[in-house]
Amino acid sequence: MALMILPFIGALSVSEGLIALVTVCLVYLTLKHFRREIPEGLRRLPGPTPLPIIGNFLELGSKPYLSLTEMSKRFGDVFQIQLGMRPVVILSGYETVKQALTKQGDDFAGRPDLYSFRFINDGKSLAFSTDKAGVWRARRKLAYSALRSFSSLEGKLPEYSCVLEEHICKETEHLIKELHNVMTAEGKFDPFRYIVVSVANVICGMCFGRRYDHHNQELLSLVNLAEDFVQVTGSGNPADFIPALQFLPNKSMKKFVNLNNRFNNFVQKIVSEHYSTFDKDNIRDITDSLIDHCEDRKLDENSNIQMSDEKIVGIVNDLFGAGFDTISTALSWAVMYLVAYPEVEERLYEEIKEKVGLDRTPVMSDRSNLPLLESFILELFRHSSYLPFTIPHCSTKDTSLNGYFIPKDTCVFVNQWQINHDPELWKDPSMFIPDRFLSADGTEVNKQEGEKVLIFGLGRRRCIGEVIARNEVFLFLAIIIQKLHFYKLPGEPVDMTPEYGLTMKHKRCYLGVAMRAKDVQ
Ligand code: HEM
Repeated sequence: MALMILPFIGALSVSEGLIALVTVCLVYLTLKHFRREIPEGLRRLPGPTPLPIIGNFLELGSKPYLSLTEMSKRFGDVFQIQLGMRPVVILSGYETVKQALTKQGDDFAGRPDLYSFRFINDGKSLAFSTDKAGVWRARRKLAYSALRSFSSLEGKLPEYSCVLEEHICKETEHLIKELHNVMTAEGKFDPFRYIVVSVANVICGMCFGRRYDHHNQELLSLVNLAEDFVQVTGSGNPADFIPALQFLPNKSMKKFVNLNNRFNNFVQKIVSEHYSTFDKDNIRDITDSLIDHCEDRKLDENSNIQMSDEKIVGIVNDLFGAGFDTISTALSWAVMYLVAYPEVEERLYEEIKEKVGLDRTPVMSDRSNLPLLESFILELFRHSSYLPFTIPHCSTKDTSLNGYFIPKDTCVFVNQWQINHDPELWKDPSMFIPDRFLSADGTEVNKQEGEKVLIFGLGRRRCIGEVIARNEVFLFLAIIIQKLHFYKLPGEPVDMTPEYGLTMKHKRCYLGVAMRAKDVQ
């Protein structure tokens, strides 16, 4: 972290540096002097002592979810760190997080005004903006109902139960062909490179009614930008907390602004095409349905919430963005775990062979019949915890938690990684054991255990794509495990170390894949 901050300081002249330093120290001391009184009966939040200017940044290190988990052992489930000028409350422990996000959900449902968030979807993001509660709720409701109705819509072909199933089955077919071609040509493949296009096509189908070829350069360059996006949006980005850094040359922020512009332009172009071909009697996809809402102003008959068309149609930007990176990262991790644990891969294949057979492709309704696969997915979410923190929250009023006072507008990080690795909740938390979620006779998933895995957040801000995501991860995996066998290549390291960000990726690598016997003609 020091290395990230020092180059910015080095860019100043000596006198500018001194003035900046004295100003920041004065502001720091003034803030310290006027820090809020604690209401009677409540306690001041514990936490590590901050340094002037940078606060506790150095202690976060390159893996904040680990350092904050360590700190929670010293300070408890609710403690405070100082990031630059800003106090940040860290929540750990399943019961504490549940209390804050569900039982006191309204108190913690806000988003902080972070510098980087202002560039996402032009500052109009549903997930990242500081929309007032009424506007955020109305947009969330609209997004949720559009997503639900377009995923459960009847498919064009009778063999599919819904449009989501149809998109996934078709995309896995394309994916399998692509993997076969690349293996024949190169003898290896990069899992993320291919999975991300397939997953992007599923959400593109629902949002925009179109799909892209695996070699479409426009889509490829866009989805590959996701890595730069998640690095800046990971909790603890220095430019969000040390205002001086916003005015100094900052390569990663420049890249971030640029990628958001490209992403917005990509979506805007498609939205404009939708406006010009819009037909009220033929609502083709989510974009059309949002345009229709604007036309009718039928957002919510009982409310007077006024919103620009941009804010309504802009929802599609959030759905597309959230819908491809999160799921492709899950599937890419899944393939890594299959390769790292070949005996689990074989058991999963045997389960599918026995319960579904090899003569038909798995479908969504097979989900309840494949408990080992369901447990594998839960363990993959738990063990990788690839969304180590939720998106940062913010207190919407003065409140308290576990007896500690938390003032209004305090930024809050929720450490999902800590909960998923808490030895109080999990036996051998660092081991990858899918069977931990199976009933004693192995025929059912233990639902109570499954609910302890935290990856979609909880309460008011809980992910609105959760149902779709769980179905999509299940069906993609069931189909590819039935048809493909993944393996490590000699001399190609399989490095499972996560790279920190909003969603944590594994290092890009090459693997081998072969068709299962029945599909080899
Ligand atoms: C495995 C896949 C996914 C995971 C792990 C995931 C996880 C999350 C998490 C942790 C949050 C933040 C919760 C919080 O701040 O407390 C979130 C929010 C959100 N997710 Fe997902 N998500 C996934 C898939 C999706 C999909 C497929 C969509 C939509 C197509 C989606 C749309 C959203 C939206 C719009 C929000 C913002 C909600 C709000 O701020 O009110 N997500 N998700």
